[in-house]
Amino acid sequence: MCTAATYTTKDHYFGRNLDLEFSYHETVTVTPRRKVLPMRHTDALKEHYAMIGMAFVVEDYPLYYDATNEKGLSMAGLNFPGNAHYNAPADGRRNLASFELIPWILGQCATVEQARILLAEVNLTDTAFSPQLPPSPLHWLIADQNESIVFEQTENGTRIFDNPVGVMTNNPTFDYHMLHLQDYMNASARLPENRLAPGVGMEPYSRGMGGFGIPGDLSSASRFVKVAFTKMNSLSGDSEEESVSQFFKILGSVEQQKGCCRLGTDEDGNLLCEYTIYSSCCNMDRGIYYYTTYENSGISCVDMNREDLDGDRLAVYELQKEPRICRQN
Ligand SMILES: C[C@H](CCC(=O)NCCS(=O)(=O)O)[C@H]1CC[C@H]2[C@@H]3[C@H](O)C[C@@H]4C[C@H](O)CC[C@]4(C)[C@H]3C[C@H](O)[C@]12C
Repeated sequence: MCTAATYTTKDHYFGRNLDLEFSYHETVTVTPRRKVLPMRHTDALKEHYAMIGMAFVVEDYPLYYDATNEKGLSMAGLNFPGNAHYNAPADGRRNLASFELIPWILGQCATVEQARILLAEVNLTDTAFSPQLPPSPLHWLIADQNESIVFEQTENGTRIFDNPVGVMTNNPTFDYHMLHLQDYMNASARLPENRLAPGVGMEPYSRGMGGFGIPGDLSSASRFVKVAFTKMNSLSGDSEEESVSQFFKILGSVEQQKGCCRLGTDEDGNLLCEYTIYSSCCNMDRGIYYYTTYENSGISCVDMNREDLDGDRLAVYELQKEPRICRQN
């Protein structure tokens, strides 16, 4: 499972939890403007917006999981198994392999409005990056500083949804999540009032009872509700430190601890558990990508503007996974 979110204080933030039972060799990767991005079915992007994000770099190609470009436009791919449907290349459409969608959109669009226009012509193909890396079934949260949308391609074709809550999880489709959210619209961050039995002396016996009913399990539909509640009620100072810290708290409300989502065993009998491999928070206005890993909850960051953004080579930063504990005596 995965969860992605946006958050606004003085600046704008975009990030995600990446939940999986194993890790590829992902790295924080900056793609500068002149790094040629070949496309399987359409023209290569030779000059494009620079971008920063988490990617598995294979054969010098950035396979982005999530990224933000120099204008602030941001995207995250989230698992959508059983629903994502990729086609053969089709005449008259913009045929893109699913792994090309993030660099293709972020390379060319400054805003969601511009992305909507390009997305309208897209046909995601079932093209594999390589035999070892077949297409992943995904849907995408796309956001700029002003709005969020979700892009899905199912058997019924492509759909672009307005996303007024600015959060996203996994299955099922986005319209289900928004309908399901309505079940919880009575939940509140305030203390509840007794509307059940007027005149009967009932007082809340615990703080937090206004949110009674908000689910706490790790299913995709439940995480959508939980992270929407947390994000929409979130308050923080607007300094960079307070904003980034609050963003990680929002993602923390739906993080996955090892052992709580068990998937069976591998062929050697080892227990497989899904857990939050990393959490990210990118300042969309300043191109600074902050992250934590499961092992190291201290925040690390890479600033895209410290790289040569006019260059033609990827800048790749290994994740800082060593736990850091501040000893005080
Ligand atoms: C699995 C990741 C999404 C996290 C998630 O939603 N997990 C939930 C799993 S489940 O629903 O509970 O089964 C997705 C997000 C981005 C994906 C990666 C990116 O799309 C980049 C490449 C694309 C290649 O085609 C496959 C490998 C890959 C490196 C992908 C592997 C994997 O599918 C990733 C890492």
